[in-house]
Amino acid sequence: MEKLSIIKIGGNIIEDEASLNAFLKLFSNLEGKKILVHGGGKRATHIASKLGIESKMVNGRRITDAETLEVITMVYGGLVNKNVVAKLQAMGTDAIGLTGADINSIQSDKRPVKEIDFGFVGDVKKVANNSIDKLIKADFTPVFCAITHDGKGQLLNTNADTITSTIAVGMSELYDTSIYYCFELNGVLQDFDDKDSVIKHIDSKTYQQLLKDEVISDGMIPKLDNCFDALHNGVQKVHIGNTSMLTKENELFTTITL
Ligand SMILES: Nc1ncnc2c1ncn2[C@@H]1O[C@H](COP(=O)(O)OP(=O)(O)OP(=O)(O)O)[C@@H](O)[C@H]1O
Repeated sequence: MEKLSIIKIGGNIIEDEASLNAFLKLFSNLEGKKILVHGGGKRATHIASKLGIESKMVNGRRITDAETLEVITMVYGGLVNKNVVAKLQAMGTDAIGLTGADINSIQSDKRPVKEIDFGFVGDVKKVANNSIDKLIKADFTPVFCAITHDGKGQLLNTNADTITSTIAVGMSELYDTSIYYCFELNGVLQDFDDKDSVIKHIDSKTYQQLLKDEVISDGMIPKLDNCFDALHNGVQKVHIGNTSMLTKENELFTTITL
């Protein structure tokens, strides 16, 4: 099977122009088939506040009312996505920017209201792997933002890590698929105050121990949950680390296996 890399960049990389440019250069030069997924939460919060819209977060997740969805759509699908695509085009990568509505690539269900009403937030239901593959086979590089749709005309805000893992699961039917979650740190850290204390390998058993010992918290818990979901459903390998892990020049990153 041919290899496919699905690479996700976190908000701090997007926020910093120099980091974004450096990353996109690495991404552009990366050999083989690839897909990029980006978030943009910090930028959305910033633009929302300029518009006088307060950002409400619960458990690190954004409450997406109708007004917030408008901001998300403008910022993720417009500003961030199109800037990334334009930069990649300038670097010679034939990128195409997508939401999950484009080519019906990712359909979601609006999250049911339980204790919390998250509003227009989607949980991924279906990834159109064959449609995405048509783009890849035509030598386009898909760049997904964190928006999906319900198939009935409603856009939905969807976690970028989850989009990454579900695209990877869908594409793993067609390719030997690896995920790279890139963020500003070198990997999952044993000691958060020591940025070099990277845990090089995590499996299901060590993950339970890390949870128990409270070594990991916040966004790292759903991120690792996504990693294991992907691995349980056909993805070959998942890596978490700084963008330099893409060239393997920096040995310091975390690899997750079952
Ligand atoms: N042991 C740990 N090692 C590394 N990061 C940890 C650890 N425990 C908690 N974290 C937190 O997890 C965060 C990573 O998850 P988060 O979802 O915020 O990242 P991201 O991919 O940059 O996000 P986004 O897509 O929202 O921009 C880190 O920024 C860090 O604050």
